[in-house]
Amino acid sequence: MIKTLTLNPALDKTIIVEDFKIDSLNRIKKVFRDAGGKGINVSKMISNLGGITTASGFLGGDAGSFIKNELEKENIKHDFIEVEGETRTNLKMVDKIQNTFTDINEKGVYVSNNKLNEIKKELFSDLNKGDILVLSGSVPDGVEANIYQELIEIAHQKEVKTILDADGVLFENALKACPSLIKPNEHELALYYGRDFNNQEEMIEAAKEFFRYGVEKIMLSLGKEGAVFLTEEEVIKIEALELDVKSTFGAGDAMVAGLAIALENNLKINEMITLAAACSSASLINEGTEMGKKEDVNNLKNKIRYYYI
Ligand SMILES: Nc1ncnc2c1ncn2[C@@H]1O[C@H](COP(=O)(O)OP(=O)(O)O)[C@@H](O)[C@H]1O
Ligand SMILES: O=P(O)(O)OC[C@H]1O[C@](O)(COP(=O)(O)O)[C@@H](O)[C@@H]1O
Repeated sequence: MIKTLTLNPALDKTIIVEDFKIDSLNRIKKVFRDAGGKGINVSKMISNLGGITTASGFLGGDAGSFIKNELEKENIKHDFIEVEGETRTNLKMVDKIQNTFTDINEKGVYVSNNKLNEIKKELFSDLNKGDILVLSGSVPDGVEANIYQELIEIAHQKEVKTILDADGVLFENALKACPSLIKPNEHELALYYGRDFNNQEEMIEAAKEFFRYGVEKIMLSLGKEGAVFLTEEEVIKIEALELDVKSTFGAGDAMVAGLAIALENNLKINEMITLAAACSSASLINEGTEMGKKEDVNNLKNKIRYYYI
């Protein structure tokens, strides 16, 4: 079973505009509303592929109810803990003329210490040896920056594998506990090292440093430049597909879902990277934060190209 933890879910409101101008009146052409937040998207993608998943985290208010309903519509098991206040709404803007994809994310609703303790207790209640726990996304106020580190340490004791997709101090701390797999993107790598990178080679060298923490697998996702998958033995470049991209929101989460399924089923590395890249690609051709459809994932798997570096 793959369990996802989204401590800071979001109702993703995607607006479609044409040639957005600041300091000016802009008209919205279309609006999409999706249940979002990194772990929730991972669960949505897994469910699209027929996998078994439970989504967990904190939800509150009308946005929280919206997310719950969406998950129920898709028959996704969930065990969210109710919090006071309103789950955030994250604004996603697609500009069809400028071909830009902009994220404007709210901070999220405060979580009390009691609620945090509740989730720490409940999270592992249905996780067994060989299961996968996906820890991803930002955390709201009230949650300590070592939360993922703490949960990964517990996961180790229970022989549950962990996937981490987070940035900043959350990422830095969690690394120390040694997650099984991480999926940094260029921004997360730059935040960690406190510098920008000039090229892919530099990023690969920087990513290799994470092996010293005992991490087994790294998927370095590079947006329209594709991705690089690393183990201590091999470095594989996965090319991006030329697609009619409708929305980039959630592409990273879809990729994490593919990695989680592969990890759970002990797929070979070539199958793992093909599935992960097909999941992200299939999500790009959907509007808003809709995850890839099974049929698209299966078709796109045949198109994924990779080579060893
Ligand atoms: N514009 C794009 N064109 C083609 N593939 C893309 C594009 N954006 C993302 N991808 C694919 O989706 C994967 C994940 O996207 P990325 O933007 O790196 O993740 P994140 O959303 O976590 O930053 C990439 O590694 C790539 O395979
Ligand atoms: O928790 P964060 O870092 O604010 O990110 C949350 C946002 O990221 C998303 O999960 C999309 O993430 P990716 O584009 O990285 O896959 C949205 O659904 C959500 O609004």
